[in-house]
Amino acid sequence: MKPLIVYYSWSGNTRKIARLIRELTEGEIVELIPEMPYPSSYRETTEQARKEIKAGYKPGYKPPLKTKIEGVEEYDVIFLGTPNWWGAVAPPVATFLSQYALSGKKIAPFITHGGGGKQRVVEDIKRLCPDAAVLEELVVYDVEEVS
Ligand SMILES: Cc1cc2nc3c(=O)[nH]c(=O)nc-3n(C[C@H](O)[C@H](O)[C@H](O)COP(=O)(O)O)c2cc1C
Repeated sequence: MKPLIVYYSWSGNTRKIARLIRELTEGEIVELIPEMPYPSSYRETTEQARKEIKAGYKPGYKPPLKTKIEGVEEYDVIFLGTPNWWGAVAPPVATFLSQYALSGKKIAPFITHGGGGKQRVVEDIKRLCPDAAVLEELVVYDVEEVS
């Protein structure tokens, strides 16, 4: 059974890793697109993300997704990609995790970051899908390792 590859990417690094995983696994790849895209300005995006993350991804702070994924229940393994935002999982990925039934699935996280490493990202993922088995993560530093 081929895996599902689900990711959010604001500036393209996580998308590159997602595409490499697709080449290696021949899985289905889906990019999470929020209904309201984040601003193109880095400063405004960091400000919006800070508020959402600080609020603990509560309703109203968890961006609704334009992306709808059919047949998630058919996959056993989901590669899940997120940038590190403020040490945490990116809010669109938090929306995905709380919107789909992921109980019993294997989640393989891949995380890109700007120097901070994975920080709290894996803990966030585990908290948001407590009934899934979260596998060992892949952590990629954007500047040196994404090319
Ligand atoms: C809103 C925002 C917050 C970020 N916070 C962090 C952080 O706390 N630690 C870190 O190492 N990198 C941080 N970064 C850098 C990104 O994690 C890094 O550039 C990542 O590779 C971007 O992935 P993307 O190109 O798929 O969006 C942040 C970037 C943005 C836009």
